[in-house]
Amino acid sequence: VVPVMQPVQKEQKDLQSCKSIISELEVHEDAWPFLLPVNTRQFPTYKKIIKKPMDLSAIKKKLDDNLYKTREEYCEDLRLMFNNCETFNEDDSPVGKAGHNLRSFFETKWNEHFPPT
Ligand SMILES: Cn1cc(C(=O)NCCCNC(=O)c2ccc(F)cc2)ccc1=O
Repeated sequence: VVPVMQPVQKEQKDLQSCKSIISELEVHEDAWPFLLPVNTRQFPTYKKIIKKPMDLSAIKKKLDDNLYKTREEYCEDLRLMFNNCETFNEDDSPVGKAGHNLRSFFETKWNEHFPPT
């Protein structure tokens, strides 16, 4: 009989997976545009165009501060980060290409840890 996981264990397993995934993203060669918040002095129009900035350091901090109630909230922030990138950057720009590559890597990892039923 397949044991039913208690909700507490399920949350803990999800948290471990989310931590593991972001650790792999942070060392990916295409992570460089996403490691820190976009520098709004270097890119003065960014705050006007992107209403909700998001980056890997912010997601990592939210994870460590236990601010994600579910793995879906965590996934939403990662997809927000990649969507912001597509909004602000040309697809064939260095940052745009890195964003597409890292998004593809993320979605593959997500499906490995949480196979769609
Ligand atoms: C997501 N996004 C990023 C940029 C962007 O230009 N981002 C920083 C590039 C320069 N920063 C680095 O190269 C770097 C940063 C940290 C690090 F640990 C190693 C290298 C521009 C538009 C945009 O939408």
